[in-house]
Amino acid sequence: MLMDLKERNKKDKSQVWKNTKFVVSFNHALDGIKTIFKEERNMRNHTMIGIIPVLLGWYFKISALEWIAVVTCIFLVMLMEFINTIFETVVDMVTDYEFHPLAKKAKDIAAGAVLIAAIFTIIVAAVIFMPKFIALYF
Ligand SMILES: Nc1ncnc2c1ncn2[C@@H]1O[C@H](COP(=O)(O)OP(=O)(O)OP(=O)(O)O)[C@@H](O)[C@H]1O
Repeated sequence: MLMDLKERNKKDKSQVWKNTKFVVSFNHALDGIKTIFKEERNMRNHTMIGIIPVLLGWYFKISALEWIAVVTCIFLVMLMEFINTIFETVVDMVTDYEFHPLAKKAKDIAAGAVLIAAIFTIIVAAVIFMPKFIALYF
């Protein structure tokens, strides 16, 4: 399968040539962002869930430092989802959707990275917002 890809890439140089123009690289990067939002349900879910702390931050008028923490966490989860999707795509390409224990290992670890980022985000959100909720209701 890899040989097929190599042969195809040799024929279609326009797709594999190193980008020399910034605008071309930028458009490819935009394509990547569009693709992940279109094809990955988890990415759309993370983005929707990311709106909650932004609304809470706006409601509670959190400080600049707290905003930095909140936004960093949201982007961290999104970046981990990008990395997870990269691994899933490359693993599927290499295995051609056949079962392989190393494919399972790579995909499970990549998914674990997203989970760790999400847990970290929940902890940071709790540290920032729990005292504000407590002050509001008690
Ligand atoms: N080629 C494979 N060989 C062995 N196990 C695999 C293979 N592909 C997937 N798996 C197992 O199935 C699980 C789900 O794989 P999949 O590619 O659907 O990822 P996912 O985490 O469900 O994707 P998404 O992030 O889109 O929800 C993986 O975590 C892994 O345990």
